[in-house]
Amino acid sequence: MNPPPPPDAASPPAVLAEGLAFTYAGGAGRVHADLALDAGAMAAVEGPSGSGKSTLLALLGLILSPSAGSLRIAGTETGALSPADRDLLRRRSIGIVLQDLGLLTFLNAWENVAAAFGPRLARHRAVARDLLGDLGMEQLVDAPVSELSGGQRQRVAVARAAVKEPVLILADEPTSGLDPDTAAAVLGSLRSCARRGAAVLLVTHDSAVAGRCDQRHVLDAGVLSAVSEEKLG
Ligand SMILES: Nc1ncnc2c1ncn2[C@@H]1O[C@H](COP(=O)(O)OP(=O)(O)OP(=O)(O)O)[C@@H](O)[C@H]1O
Repeated sequence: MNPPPPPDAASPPAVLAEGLAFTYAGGAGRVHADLALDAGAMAAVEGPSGSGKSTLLALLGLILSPSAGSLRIAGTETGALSPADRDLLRRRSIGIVLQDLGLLTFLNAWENVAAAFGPRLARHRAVARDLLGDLGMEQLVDAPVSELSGGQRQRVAVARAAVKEPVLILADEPTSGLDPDTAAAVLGSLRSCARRGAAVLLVTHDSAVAGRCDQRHVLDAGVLSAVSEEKLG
C-alpha cells in the first residue's frame, strides 16, 4: 500500500463519522458507522450485496440524513446545518462518482468535467483539460464520451468529481466490470486525486482494489468495521 501524505496536524479529518446511524422506514435496512479519514488517504468499503454500502455513501455524501450520530466534513458538523447549507457543503466539498456515472453522452470528455461547475463550460475548459491530462487522459480530452471505453468513461467521471477540488471523493464501485489493467488505471486516477489532497472513499467487491487503499473497512449487515492487517493475514 502507498502511504498517504502526512495530514496537516492542524487540520481536522476530511471525514469524521461517530456513531453515524440510519434506518430506512419500516426497518428494511440500517447502517451504523464510525470512520475517520484524513485528506490524502484512500479507504475501501467492502461488503456483500445489501449490506448497506450505497446507503453509507449516501450518508457520507449528505444525500441521506442520519437518524443518530455525528458526521463532520472537514470539521463542519453537518447535523447542525440547514438543508440549504447541507446542499452548499455537498456541492463545494464532496465529489461523487456514481455507479452509472451519469455522464452527458452528447458532450466530449473535457466538457463533461467542466459541467461540474455549471452550464458555462468554456470558462472551465483549461482546468478540465489539465485535470484529464493529470489523470492520464491527455489524448482523449476532445473525444465524445459516447466513443470512450468503460474505463475511460470512469476516469472522466473521476475527473468530474475531482475538478472542484473537493475535500472528499466518494466512488461507488469505480472498477466494477473493468479488466485488471483498466481497473488499475482508474484506481491510479483516484490515487492522483488523493495526492492532490482529497480523501477518497470507494466501495468495491474486489479485494485486490481494497488492498491498494490505505484503509479497509467491511460492512456486515449495516455495521461498519475496520479490517485489521491481522484479519487479512
Ligand atoms: N430506499 C430504500 N427503502 C428501503 N430500504 C432500502 C432502500 N434502499 C436500500 N434499502 C435496503 O437497505 C439495505 C442496504 O441497501 P444498500 O443498497 O445500501 O446495500 P448495498 O450494500 O449497496 O447493496 P449492493 O451491493 O447490492 O448495491 C438493503 O436491505 C436494501 O433492501
